[in-house]
Amino acid sequence: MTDRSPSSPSIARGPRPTDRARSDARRPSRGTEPGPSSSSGEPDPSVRRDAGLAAERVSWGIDGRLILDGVELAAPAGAVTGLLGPNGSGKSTLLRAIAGIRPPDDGVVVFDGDDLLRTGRRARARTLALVEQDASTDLPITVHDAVLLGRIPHRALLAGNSDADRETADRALARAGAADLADRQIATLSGGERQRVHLARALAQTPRLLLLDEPTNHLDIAAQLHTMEVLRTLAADGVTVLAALHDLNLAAATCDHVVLIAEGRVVAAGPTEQVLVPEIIEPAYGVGCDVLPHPRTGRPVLTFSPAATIPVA
Ligand SMILES: Nc1ncnc2c1ncn2[C@@H]1O[C@H](COP(=O)(O)OP(=O)(O)OP(=O)(O)O)[C@@H](O)[C@H]1O
Repeated sequence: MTDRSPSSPSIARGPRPTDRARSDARRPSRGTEPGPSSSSGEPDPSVRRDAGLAAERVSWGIDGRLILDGVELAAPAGAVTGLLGPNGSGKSTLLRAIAGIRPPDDGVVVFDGDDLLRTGRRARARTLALVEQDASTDLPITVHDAVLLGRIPHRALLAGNSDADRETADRALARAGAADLADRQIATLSGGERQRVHLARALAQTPRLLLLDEPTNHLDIAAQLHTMEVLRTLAADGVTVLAALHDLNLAAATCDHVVLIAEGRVVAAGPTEQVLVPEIIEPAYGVGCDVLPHPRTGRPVLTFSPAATIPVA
């Protein structure tokens, strides 16, 4: 597996404003200078713009509130990168910004050397797929037809589905563990079943960049592990995978790298075992944290406790 990440985590420190006027966030418009710098302002020489994903100085605000504040993020090709952070830290907003669904007010998103935000919608849809959190599934169509929607960016305008499109959809359904749902009406599915179908739709899109927002939050443990294994297989095939995750132990077990954000800024990024350490996790989440090696794999296992002792009455 290709590893182009920093060998040690970059950690941003120091106070920062949380509610800054949107206009204050305005920085020079998308530049062409090479390579992003880290959130602490230090250049990150390991970040490559020609392979994988690099977000540079990405900012987005609304109602005078800065939600993303100059995010610098790298997700190497051929790896699974976990996007971590507490509730409301900006993970979904960042994924939508990268996908161009909610374009940032400022910053650049580069994928395999191309400026994604300046790429046309159709070409972008051939490049990347986004699996959104709790995406709506009220369409009166079958699961198979819903997954076939993932082929639209690859078809000629006004062309119907080809046999190859149907085969791609079948393979995507099987890979996502949803083949048995193919003939079901999508609106009748359970939360976990829908989540697998959304993954299948994204796989049918055959993206080179796969963005996922909490892809396991409705899944039982076996399905969670299956989904993460699918992501690892895709990465091994060269796909760049960036997944927002709440389960730090799932991230610890399966991600090559993690990026931790808080209040719209990257606070730490690097190899998973170097970021998922108590001195980084405790202040970010406001909890006590212990990290042990997994008895079989040696990967980190995290346990948590309330930050402050609750006084006994
Ligand atoms: N359209 C909007 N209008 C106002 N506030 C918004 C909007 N979109 C996002 N926000 C705010 O931006 C912040 C970041 O939201 P976001 O959904 O990106 O966080 P998140 O890290 O994905 O959270 P969670 O882990 O709870 O899913 C939140 O405080 C949210 O309320």
